[in-house]
Amino acid sequence: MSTTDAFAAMRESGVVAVLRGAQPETVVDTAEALVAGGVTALEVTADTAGATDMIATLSEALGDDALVGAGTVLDSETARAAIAAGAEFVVCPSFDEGVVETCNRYGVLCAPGVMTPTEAVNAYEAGADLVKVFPAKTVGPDHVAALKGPLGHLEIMPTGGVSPDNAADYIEAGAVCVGAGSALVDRDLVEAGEFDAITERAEEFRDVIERARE
Ligand SMILES: O=C(O)C(=O)C[C@H](O)[C@H](O)COP(=O)(O)O
Repeated sequence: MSTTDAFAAMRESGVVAVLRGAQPETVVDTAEALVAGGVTALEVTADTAGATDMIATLSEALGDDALVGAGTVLDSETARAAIAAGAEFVVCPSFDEGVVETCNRYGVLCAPGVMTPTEAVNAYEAGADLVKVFPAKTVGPDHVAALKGPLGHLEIMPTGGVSPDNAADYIEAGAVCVGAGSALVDRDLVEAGEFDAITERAEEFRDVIERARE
């Protein structure tokens, strides 16, 4: 998949689900529950044991129904391993030039984590496709709107503390999509096997984002 198509798929989903601490036994049910609720872009964080295997499993299980990527990628070795397992995008909490370079080498979309205008511009100069403002909760939607003032060309995915209560504010501030972990992929629900509740959370996110885009 081209980076343009991956970007379009993230925008279309509106939410990129962050699967942190996923387990091989439940990861497919979790992902299918998200997809059923309209969230069709999801990342498995690389700090989870067996993350690359789960990326491969999800890519196979979901096929064209979803975009599967890797999150919490801190170095180019991890980026390469995730890409080899089938990751179609790479998300990072921080900005590392080597990660962006590796992603571009293999034609995979990269969203480094940034907070300041300087970091955002440096990430774009290095070849980032969009930037993840992280941790979004410490700066809020105003920060996204302020960055978009002089840097209107930036595509921004705020992540960290995003919930159905504030997702619309980020979209209205100019975010292309949001990243959501705990408010969407609630570990208690996963452990209890309550996948329908995850589908409902996904639908809730999708509804507020669609309305904010109207
Ligand atoms: O490291 C990454 O690549 C991340 O995506 C960082 C966090 O896992 C997200 O910020 C999720 O945060 P919550 O939505 O507040 O649970």
